[in-house]
Amino acid sequence: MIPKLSLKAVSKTYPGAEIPAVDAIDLQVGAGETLALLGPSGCGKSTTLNMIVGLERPGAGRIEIDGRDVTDQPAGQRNVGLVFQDYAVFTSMTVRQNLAFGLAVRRQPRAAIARAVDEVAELLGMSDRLEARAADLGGSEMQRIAIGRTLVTRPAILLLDEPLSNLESAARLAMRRELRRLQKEIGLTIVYVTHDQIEALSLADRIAVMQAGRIRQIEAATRILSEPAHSFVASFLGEPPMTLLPGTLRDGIFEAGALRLPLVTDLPAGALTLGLRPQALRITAPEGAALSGTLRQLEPRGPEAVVTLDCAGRAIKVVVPSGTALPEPGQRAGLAVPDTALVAFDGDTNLRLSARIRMGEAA
Ligand SMILES: Nc1ncnc2c1ncn2[C@@H]1O[C@H](COP(=O)(O)OP(=O)(O)OP(=O)(O)O)[C@@H](O)[C@H]1O
Repeated sequence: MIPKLSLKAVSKTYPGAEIPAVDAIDLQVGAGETLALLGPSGCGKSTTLNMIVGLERPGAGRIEIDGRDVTDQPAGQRNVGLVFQDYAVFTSMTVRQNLAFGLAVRRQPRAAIARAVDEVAELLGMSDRLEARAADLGGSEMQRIAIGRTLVTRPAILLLDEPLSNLESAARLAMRRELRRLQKEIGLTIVYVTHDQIEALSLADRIAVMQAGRIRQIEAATRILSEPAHSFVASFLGEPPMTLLPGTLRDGIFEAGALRLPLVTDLPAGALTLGLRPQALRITAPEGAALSGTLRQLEPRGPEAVVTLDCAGRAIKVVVPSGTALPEPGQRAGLAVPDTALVAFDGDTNLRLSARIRMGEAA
């Protein structure tokens, strides 16, 4: 099947920049799918969106919509809608005038415009607000109009660039639900840019994690937390994320600075980054534990707490149910490390290694 949107080895280097903002990315989005581009500030998310909509031209590579090469097509001909976080709503106009704007500038017949506006207003639950002045609306209504203004043009693909980041948290939750409903009702194909993992996990079918202009992993939202393919993904996702220990494996001992861990594994000796999942570790008595340290910090988070242990100079985080009996800060604690808590990444490529790995006995 032809994907709705396809990026093939797309790169972009801004004039004067030494490194590409987007570096040979491959991406496919299916019809009706929501894909989140997730990554830290400056990783190339907005540049990618701007190339899809046609505001930036790729330096190399190819962009296809419904199997057609649009790489050199002007933005106006691509039928791609883009909504930014600053909702660009005309405050001097009414809701109706705002929604009609995109079709009016395209000189559509008035009756067709009125029909499209009514349809979208109904879809957004704003039919009774059409005559209100946009200036009198709250943030989430403004953002709904911004999305509505794009929807009236019936875009083949809707691009959303951090659309909820200007809203306060209750409005953000409501808009998230609203977007989910719109996806289902009109089967929109959406590319959603965010640096917020919760937003990506709750809205997207698949998540593409970007770092330094590269896509490190594309994975189903339901799997990416448990199956990171790259150490960056492991360090960026999860609350708290995995503890990553870059080090060396030699003769069954993993060394990260002063920290030494016995490992049973068929991995070859060499550079290795060991990941420890905070949710899978357990606090135990220090005596006889293969891994132990000093309790440094306890952060309550509702039903859970995050405990930080200093293990030979490395901070290791553990999630415990709140109310768990713990040593006092400054005292020693041991860690039980089940096999499920351990993930190995190649120390050079940062890619996940599939070899079996478990903790050995304390020396
Ligand atoms: N118009 C531009 N001219 C020159 N450099 C740019 C331009 N736009 C972005 N960049 C640079 O390209 C890189 C990627 O930026 P981009 O805005 O795509 O990242 P982002 O992931 O969307 O980040 P943010 O969330 O902060 O917007 C950054 O190093 C940025 O400084």
